[in-house]
Amino acid sequence: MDDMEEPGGAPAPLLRIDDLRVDIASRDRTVHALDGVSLELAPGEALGIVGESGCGKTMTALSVLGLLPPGGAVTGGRILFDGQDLAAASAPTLQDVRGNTVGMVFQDPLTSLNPTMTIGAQVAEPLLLHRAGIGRKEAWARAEEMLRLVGMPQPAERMKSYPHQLSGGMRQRVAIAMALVCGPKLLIADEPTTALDVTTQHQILELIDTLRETLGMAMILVTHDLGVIANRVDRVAVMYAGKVAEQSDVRGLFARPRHRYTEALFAALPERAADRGTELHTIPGLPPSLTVRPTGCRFAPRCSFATEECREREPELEQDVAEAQEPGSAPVEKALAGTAAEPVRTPRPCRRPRRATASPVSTPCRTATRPPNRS
Ligand SMILES: Nc1ncnc2c1ncn2[C@@H]1O[C@H](COP(=O)(O)OP(=O)(O)OP(=O)(O)O)[C@@H](O)[C@H]1O
Repeated sequence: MDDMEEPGGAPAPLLRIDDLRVDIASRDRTVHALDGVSLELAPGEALGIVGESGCGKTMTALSVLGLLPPGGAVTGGRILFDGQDLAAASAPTLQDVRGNTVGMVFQDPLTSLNPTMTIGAQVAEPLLLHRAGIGRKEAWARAEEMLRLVGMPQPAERMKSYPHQLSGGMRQRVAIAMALVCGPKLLIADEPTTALDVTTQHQILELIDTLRETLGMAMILVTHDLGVIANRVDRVAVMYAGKVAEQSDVRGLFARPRHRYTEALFAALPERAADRGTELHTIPGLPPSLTVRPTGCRFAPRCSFATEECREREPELEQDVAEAQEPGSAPVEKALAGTAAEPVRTPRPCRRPRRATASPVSTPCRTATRPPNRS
């Protein structure tokens, strides 16, 4: 069987990250920024990566792009994208992928745009770099067309502007145009709206949604805000302390989070507090330092439902999220409005696989359902 083929001959996903480990070493310490991250993305699919600051969302995105910070290195695992392992790829291969088959949009467009180049030259640049034989005139025309597609008013005039002459929202539109001008198979958007005001945030997210559908590309949307991914992605990976705590389709996640960390993130959503007229819940404490690898569930020290079992080993979560998707139900809207995914008050940790002898009162996270022991 071909290495890139799934068992049974099914086509491989567009992106498959297997047990990815990334360390960032400085003079006096090593941060285990990613400690066994596994994710999958089908062609055209949208995956949200959520979690608090410092949990490894950006490092996951940067690993795919081969753009780790100084001292950063992949120490294990694979990043299979479109048939090649980017974790082991050469610098020229990665350069050929970036901006070509993988587009990226970052938080602050000012850092991704060159202040000394016109907008037109910057949007045309990826074409000149990645499309052999394309002339300047054609690249310029396609750049202008791309600016029109991202909703830039008067694109022909704007081609001659410099980044400082545009508003933050317009600069982000330019960054999106640059990311998409080569027609990538995957767009990685890392907190693309964090630096923008609320109205512009909404417009940019809508724009990304529309373009994703029009162009049929896959997307990884990195955000710390569960509210941002609701209704925008197909699946969600919740990251905590360099690991994926829980992965689910978006409806299942909102209707029935399995990990206590996910529940805590929901409880901390401002929309929920506002709807219920209650105070905003916050998660006590801070994520752990990633210089040591703790045993057990990494969230256990901050989880009021944690048991001894949680402290000893990672919870194995139940897989039956599909049951949450009854026809006609609107779990995403309900969760945001605070009528689903309520924090459970009984001392139940995560949703784990149910064992024949398990007591419903003493389960921490929602762990996977195991077949009853018939012996
Ligand atoms: N340049 C760096 N040097 C050393 N450690 C870093 C560097 N950048 C990130 N880290 C560490 O890597 C870990 C993962 O960081 P990462 O930026 O991926 O988190 P994040 O979830 O994207 O957070 P944020 O939402 O704040 O961007 C953190 O412990 C962080 O301190």
